[in-house]
Amino acid sequence: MEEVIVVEGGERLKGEVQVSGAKNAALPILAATLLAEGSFILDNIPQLEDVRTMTELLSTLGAKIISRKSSLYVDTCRIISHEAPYELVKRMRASVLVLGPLLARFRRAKVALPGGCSIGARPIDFHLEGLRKMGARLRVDGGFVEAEAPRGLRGKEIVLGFPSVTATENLMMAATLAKGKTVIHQAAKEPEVVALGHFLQTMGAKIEGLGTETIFIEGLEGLQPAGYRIIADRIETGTFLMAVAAAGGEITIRGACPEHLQTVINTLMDAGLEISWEGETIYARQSHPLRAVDIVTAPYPGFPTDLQAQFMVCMTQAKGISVIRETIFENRFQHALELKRMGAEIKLAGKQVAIVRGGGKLSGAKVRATDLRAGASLILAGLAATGRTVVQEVHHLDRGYENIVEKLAGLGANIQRLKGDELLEQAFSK
Ligand SMILES: CC(=O)N[C@H]1[C@@H](OP(=O)(O)OP(=O)(O)OC[C@H]2O[C@@H](n3ccc(=O)[nH]c3=O)[C@H](O)[C@@H]2O)O[C@H](CO)[C@@H](O)[C@@H]1O
Ligand SMILES: C=C(OP(=O)(O)O)C(=O)O
Repeated sequence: MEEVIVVEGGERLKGEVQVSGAKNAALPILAATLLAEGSFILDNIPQLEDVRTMTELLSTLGAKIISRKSSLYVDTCRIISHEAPYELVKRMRASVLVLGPLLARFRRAKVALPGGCSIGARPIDFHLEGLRKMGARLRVDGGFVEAEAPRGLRGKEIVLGFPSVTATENLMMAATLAKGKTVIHQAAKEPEVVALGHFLQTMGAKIEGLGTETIFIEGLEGLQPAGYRIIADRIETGTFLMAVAAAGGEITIRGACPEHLQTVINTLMDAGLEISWEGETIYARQSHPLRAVDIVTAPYPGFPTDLQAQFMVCMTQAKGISVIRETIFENRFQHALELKRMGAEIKLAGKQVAIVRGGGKLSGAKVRATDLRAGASLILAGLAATGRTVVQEVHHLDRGYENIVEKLAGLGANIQRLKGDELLEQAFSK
């Protein structure tokens, strides 16, 4: 039976919440364990569906994995397969991150092509062009990309057409075991790319330029297993900041990395959220009405596309008109249509611009999560709305938010997860 998240709006948030490890750092780092033979211990791993899919994929390839609370022990001594099956890739696009490591270490890989997804077409041409440039022979057949490099990969100069996060990660991993030097121009600068680079460095990789647009990698004969603690999830942190901005109240966020959120924090402060931070703790208070602020999503350090939907909800609560421009994905406004069903005044001007007239009241409704962050935005809208919001298709949220219902309930939100039939029972018992 379908599960739903039910939010009774109108509660201000109050209390403390702990941020989990970053999904988008954990996934490439798990893939990178394929680059060396031996045992790895990874800490602060978030318990998410995407992490389970990646560990299932590594197990399919032959890795042994033991999970203990937020730590994962990964043993890559007996990798027996080099194929990422469609069943796993279709569940999670980031499965494509095993392509670079498998090809670099085993000189061959067969990975199902991810295809499009609800937020955009999302091709992987930069990944493939880069690997081809490094000497891989690639063939697309039957929905799979089959890659081989019988004499190993060779270091090259690669210019990405866009600072793609996972293309930078795939190529950086591949380059650590290539012969000679690789230079990645127009590389992604996201903190999760830097975290992967740091993990590779602890494995012995020679990498310079992390966090800049040019990354230099000197290939080595081999790497060693290592331990690593996953960085805080900046998107989860930003989601809590936006929850308090939308619903009002005062919260303390622990275990965060405020340095990774400077653009988001500045934008929210411009909108009137009071924010301060010290070490890994962020304090946020919403006591006055929000002001409308315009945003343009952009690669790091710009405003992250993964927080655009949540920010749109804040702007429905702000005084004035906000223009939201999405530049990363061509179809990432599906939440706007659901928010309109809750009474939000949003006009879409083409596929990449949304104009939000704030200040009106949202009213609870039955809505549908179309992707992970759209799902988060609907929960936030439910917190700010009057009455009951029922969010459907919550499996999207399970991909990337650890215990979001429990965490928001801990902040005083009236929120619960129910099976569809429990909801029906409740409705009739009223
Ligand atoms: C697992 C992970 O880390 N996911 C993140 C990663 O996704 P992901 O790495 O898939 O996103 P990219 O940075 O690659 O995508 C950015 C843009 O480049 C385009 N593109 C990308 C690769 C390519 O070969 N060809 C191409 O045209 C995409 O279609 C998109 O329009 O970065 C996105 C942008 O910050 C985030 O929203 C995702 O949460
Ligand atoms: C788009 C996202 O993830 P993915 O790249 O895994 O689809 C996201 O985390 O918002």
